[in-house]
Amino acid sequence: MLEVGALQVRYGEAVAVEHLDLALPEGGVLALIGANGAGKSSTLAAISGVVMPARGSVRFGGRDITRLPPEQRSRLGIALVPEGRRVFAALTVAENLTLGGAMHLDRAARAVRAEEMLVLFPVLRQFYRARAGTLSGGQQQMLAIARALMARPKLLMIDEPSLGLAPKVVDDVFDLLAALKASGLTMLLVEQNVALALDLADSALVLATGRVVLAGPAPDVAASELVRHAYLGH
Ligand SMILES: Nc1ncnc2c1ncn2[C@@H]1O[C@H](COP(=O)(O)OP(=O)(O)OP(=O)(O)O)[C@@H](O)[C@H]1O
Repeated sequence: MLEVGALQVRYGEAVAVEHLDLALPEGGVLALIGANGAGKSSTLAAISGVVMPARGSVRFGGRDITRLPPEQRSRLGIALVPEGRRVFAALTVAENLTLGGAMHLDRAARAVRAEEMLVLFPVLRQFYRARAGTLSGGQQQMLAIARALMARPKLLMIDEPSLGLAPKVVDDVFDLLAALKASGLTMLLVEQNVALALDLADSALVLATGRVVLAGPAPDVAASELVRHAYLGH
């Protein structure tokens, strides 16, 4: 479904990602792990189209999308839940969901999809008319994911879903991600909580200063010396 080849992302002279290859089959979950500044968010930005790569290619569903603007990628079925959630705090939960489907669905389809989201995320029904800014961090994370799902994406990319959340809430978010995986959704996950990320994912890439230093099936990556020492504290 997604194929990234020899990706380079630069910010002026600074190289954030160098020669990155990744492949993600339909229904697969890939975890991108690595320290702060390793290039994980820049990789997601190049796939969503927010940043144009300096080199390399991005293919989605067999089509070269390297130069497509973000809104066209979104129409093709790529959704990004950005780091820090970025829900519209002054708008209600209902309005946030409506905006998530605004580009892709007509009014009737949006209502159907919003109802599906409320079944998947019961906590959002409880706060449906509340302003998103009044929700807890975990509830806002759920809303950010639900908003992205409104568009019925084929690929969901999520940047640091556990950031700033209490452990119990992190478990709830990962239970939800596991349910999405079980439903067949293809996901690309950036996550500092490496144990949880590798537990959920089928495969993983470890990035260090913009380069892939390890790639493979998630259990192999979890068992590697590098990950056991640097990320899992063994
Ligand atoms: N807009 C930008 N302008 C200049 N440099 C940037 C920009 N965004 C990121 N960088 C730099 O690119 C490198 C990779 O950053 P990136 O955010 O992709 O890493 P990351 O692995 O996602 O880290 P984090 O977990 O801290 O977000 C870092 O050195 C960062 O300082």
